[in-house]
Amino acid sequence: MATIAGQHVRAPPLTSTSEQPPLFDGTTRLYTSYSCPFAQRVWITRNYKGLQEKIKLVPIDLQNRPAWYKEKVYPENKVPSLEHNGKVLGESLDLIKYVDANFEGTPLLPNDLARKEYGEKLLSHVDTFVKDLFVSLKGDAVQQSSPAFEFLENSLGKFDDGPFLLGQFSLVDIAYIPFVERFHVVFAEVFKHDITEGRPKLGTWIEELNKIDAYTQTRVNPQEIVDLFKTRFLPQQ
Ligand SMILES: N[C@@H](CCC(=O)N[C@@H](CS)C(=O)NCC(=O)O)C(=O)O
Repeated sequence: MATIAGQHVRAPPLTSTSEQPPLFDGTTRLYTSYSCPFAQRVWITRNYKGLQEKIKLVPIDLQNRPAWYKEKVYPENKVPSLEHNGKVLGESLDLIKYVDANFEGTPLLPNDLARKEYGEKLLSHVDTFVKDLFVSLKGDAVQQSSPAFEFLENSLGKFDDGPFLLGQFSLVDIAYIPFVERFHVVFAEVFKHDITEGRPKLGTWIEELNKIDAYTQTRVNPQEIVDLFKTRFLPQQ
């Protein structure tokens, strides 16, 4: 995609009136939404592995979805989905592993057993982590979200040869960051609370992730995050 002053121009999302791109013509396609944290995981993975030319982004407007998406592409009617080798696959955690295992580029899971096992443990916890954060919004959010962020702070202390969850950058960071990005913004803006306060490792983790283009190119406009949370998850605010 063309670049203007270092900013990647995002293709406009396909809507209910857009034509369906050809299916199974040999092109690998990532059906996505720019604001979806699940889809963002696969987008970061694709970027980090340098697969911009190999995996084409197909952004979908989820508010005005093309009917062909559910009918012809992905009956689950969710994003992300990946069209590859005559199949359409879904589920972001499966997809990031799939892209890592089936495409070229820097491997995003470590080789050594201790890190691998710890990585699996963190990946199997991420759904609970995300759920706990959303549930916290229904009560005293700062207090109720604290155990989840403490969990992350403690996890970041496990390997000290790098600032990431398994030391070096991996799929595990990719699984967590889209959600931490959103809650970091919302807590600062809505609750005037910095989730990194008293959590130095979490602060450094976010800072280091923000040095990785593959991630920063996928970030959502903070105002958009706040607006979305206010209408969808914080109607009382
Ligand atoms: N478990 C799925 C969740 C995907 C998901 O919920 N995507 C949302 C957008 S963020 C979606 O497509 N929602 C549309 C719908 O549910 O109709 C994954 O990890 O990929």
